[in-house]
Amino acid sequence: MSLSIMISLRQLSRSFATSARPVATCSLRSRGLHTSTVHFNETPSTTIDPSTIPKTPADLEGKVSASIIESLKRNNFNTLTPIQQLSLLPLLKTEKGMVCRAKTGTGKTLTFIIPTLESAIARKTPGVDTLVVAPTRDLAQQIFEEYLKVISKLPAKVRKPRVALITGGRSGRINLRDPEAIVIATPGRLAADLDNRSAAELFDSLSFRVYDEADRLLDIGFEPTLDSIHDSIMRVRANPDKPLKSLLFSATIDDCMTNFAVKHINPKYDYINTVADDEPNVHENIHQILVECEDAIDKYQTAISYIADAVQEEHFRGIVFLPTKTSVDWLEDYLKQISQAGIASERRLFGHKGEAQLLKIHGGMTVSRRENALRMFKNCPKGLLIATDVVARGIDVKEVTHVFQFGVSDDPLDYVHKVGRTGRAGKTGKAVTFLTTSERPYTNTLARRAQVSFKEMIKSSEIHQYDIYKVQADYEETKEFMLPNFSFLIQTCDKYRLNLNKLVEENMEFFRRVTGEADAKIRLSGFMKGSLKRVSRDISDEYFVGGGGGSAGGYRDGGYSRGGGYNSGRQGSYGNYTRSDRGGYNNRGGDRGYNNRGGYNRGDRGSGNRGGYKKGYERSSRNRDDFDDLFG
Ligand SMILES: Nc1ncnc2c1ncn2[C@@H]1O[C@H](COP(=O)(O)OP(=O)(O)OP(=O)(O)O)[C@@H](O)[C@H]1O
Repeated sequence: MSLSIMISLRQLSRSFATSARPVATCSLRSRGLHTSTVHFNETPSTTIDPSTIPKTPADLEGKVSASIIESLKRNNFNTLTPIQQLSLLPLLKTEKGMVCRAKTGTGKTLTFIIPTLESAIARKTPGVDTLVVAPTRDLAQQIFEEYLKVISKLPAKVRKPRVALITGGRSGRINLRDPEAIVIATPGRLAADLDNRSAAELFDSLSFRVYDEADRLLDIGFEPTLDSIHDSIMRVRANPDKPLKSLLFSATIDDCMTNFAVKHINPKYDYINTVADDEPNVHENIHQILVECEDAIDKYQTAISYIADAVQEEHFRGIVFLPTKTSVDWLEDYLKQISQAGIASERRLFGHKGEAQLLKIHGGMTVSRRENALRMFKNCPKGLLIATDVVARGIDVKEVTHVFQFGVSDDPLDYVHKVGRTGRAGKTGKAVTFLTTSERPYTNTLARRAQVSFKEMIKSSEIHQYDIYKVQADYEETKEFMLPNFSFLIQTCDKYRLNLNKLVEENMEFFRRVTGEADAKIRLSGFMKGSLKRVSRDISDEYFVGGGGGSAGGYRDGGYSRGGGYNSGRQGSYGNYTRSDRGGYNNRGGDRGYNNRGGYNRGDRGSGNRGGYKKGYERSSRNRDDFDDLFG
């Protein structure tokens, strides 16, 4: 039987600085994996001597090469974070790999960079030594830069390992003649490259394989791709008996990850967990605020008013998370109009000298546009980034002061990662979530699944409101935001026991209010018609044409009042109708819709692997919107 060692890490993890004495006592506990434990299966021991835990890079002397210690110092990493203190020595010694869990913003990336770089520097033969797999292109790019940061500060006499970045949307390849020692990749692109036997052979003596945001990799349906990568690597392995060390990192762990670790490491894998079972998953440096709004009309007005005031504070860098690409596009345009109309300030809120940059990022943008947006967000003195889940995980931007969430997240653990974009590296930050009365049951799931408790609850009436609805949003663009938003809401209704009728009603009332079309109806087609079948006939008749409730022939959208194109004047009614039919309901450009990107197939794959059509489908729905481009 393996033993696990329970360590009280609360004090240690409370602050990023490590002056606190990390380990007071170690007591033996035989609990499951979801505890604050260091779980060493191969070297069972009942005590850890706190004096053996390294607290600064200098304490790693003799265990890590002097050149790496020098680089850490040059990078001003003067103390080690709790996860680094606890896991660096085990990671340097591990023979098969391990799982490491620590809260957001606590330095997990450097935790795997140090041992893998050590291995790459020590390597005598050509070939890839470490493979790091990340779920998004943006995160892969960030990890790449973090490696370069450490490598570039190695003393001149050291042979510097080279690093390759292999993701979709980029032309870079591993150098077949002289392979880079470290490869950072997203799964789809890597799997495609490994189909080429000579590329696969570069991995024949791989030492480390790192899965960053491991639970996310699985959550978005990458498991079959990861299995195929595994098979390609194992097929060419020069010494099949030599274990390949797999390191799994995340701030959150779910059962899928546990099963994956069993398969990809070993059934008795070691596990370092710095978050106790009963401890909130969110870092304590994050001040969580819940703003209680009446309905969607109130929510958007309150949230935009709150943001408008926050933007005008002296120090501001905020991220707004929204569930779909079209909602991101919509909010960006709407905020631009609000800024231009001078609704919340005489000066423009965005774009003018001294004011904030307004930026957006989502999976429908090209790699270079995404890189650009993130770079600008990192470098501007003040900025607001509107984003989908593509930057929910791992993305490290210094001094994000606010994270805003309009409504619920697809998964309660996503909430933890999103708020984790602030309150990083010892800094504090605010995470503000705006929920309508119908969305409120979501907080019960947050509390149960992630021990989330809001430090502050504010009623929307307590927030200074600007009359945002003086600005009318573009009808077509708002409609394109609404439909995928409904798809998203349908999924969340089941998960969080929300009332679909109320959600549809309040969102359609918002649609009417913000477009200024008091009796607008949306024409449903194909997929949406089926999805909204569960909506009551009354609601359906009130808001939809050709909807689930069986309304015959509506008159608004696609009907006479839009037929003349008086509002958008773009293509007349038939044009509107075909556009949404042909282009996929969640897209503006017509050819980026879910039908065209193979997202549905992925849903099939996901479902086959994740136990049941429903789960796979639900999860893949998000993929369709956001993660399609990773598979290229
Ligand atoms: N020992 C250290 N001293 C000072 N800063 C550090 C140290 N280790 C890491 N950092 C910095 O802390 C920040 C957060 O680190 P990192 O992005 O690795 O967090 P993380 O734990 O992976 O978070 P997430 O779960 O959100 O991915 C980065 O800016 C990183 O450079």
